[in-house]
Amino acid sequence: MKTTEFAATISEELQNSVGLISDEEAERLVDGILNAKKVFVAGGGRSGFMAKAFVMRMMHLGIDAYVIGETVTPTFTKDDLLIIGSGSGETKSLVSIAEKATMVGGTIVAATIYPQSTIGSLATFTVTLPGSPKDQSESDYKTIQPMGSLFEQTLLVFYDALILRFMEKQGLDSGKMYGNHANLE
Ligand SMILES: O=C([C@H](O)CO)[C@H](O)[C@H](O)COP(=O)(O)O
Repeated sequence: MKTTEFAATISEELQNSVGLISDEEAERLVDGILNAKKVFVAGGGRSGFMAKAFVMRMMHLGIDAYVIGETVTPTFTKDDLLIIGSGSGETKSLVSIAEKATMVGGTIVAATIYPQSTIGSLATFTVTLPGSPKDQSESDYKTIQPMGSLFEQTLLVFYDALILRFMEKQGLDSGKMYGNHANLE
């Protein structure tokens, strides 16, 4: 198959998975972001790259948002929201973070393929994102892509869609957001 045909198939897979996300779950998360004092996003490996992209856009929106694990990330409190993106819902470091956040008492949201996973069970609520986990032997979900690639793409598109919904609700546009873009780069 040509590279462009692979790209077209990836795009079809992504369209199918995005079409299965619940609007109610997504809207609950948008409201959670609106009501939180600070927003923290966590993810391992490639899911963590998507977290960074999402937090950057939230910063452009003027939201007090942080990536878990960075040197400038402050204290998580009961008034804050933690979003954990994890396909498997079982990544050990993220389970520990979810357990600690549960003890603190803030709101925890798991964006995961498996709401019944350990991280999903610790969360205040979950958003289910269809896909195959990195260990594909544990799933029947069909994808031509290796490991959790489809989940990670779905996660990024979902995060970008949350940004658009937030912009719509707050009457923000790209021009206003660009004023917050880094100028020392
Ligand atoms: O980096 C990853 C890997 O390449 C899978 O495609 C994962 O994003 C990382 O291992 C985190 O896994 P999950 O918590 O299951 O998303």
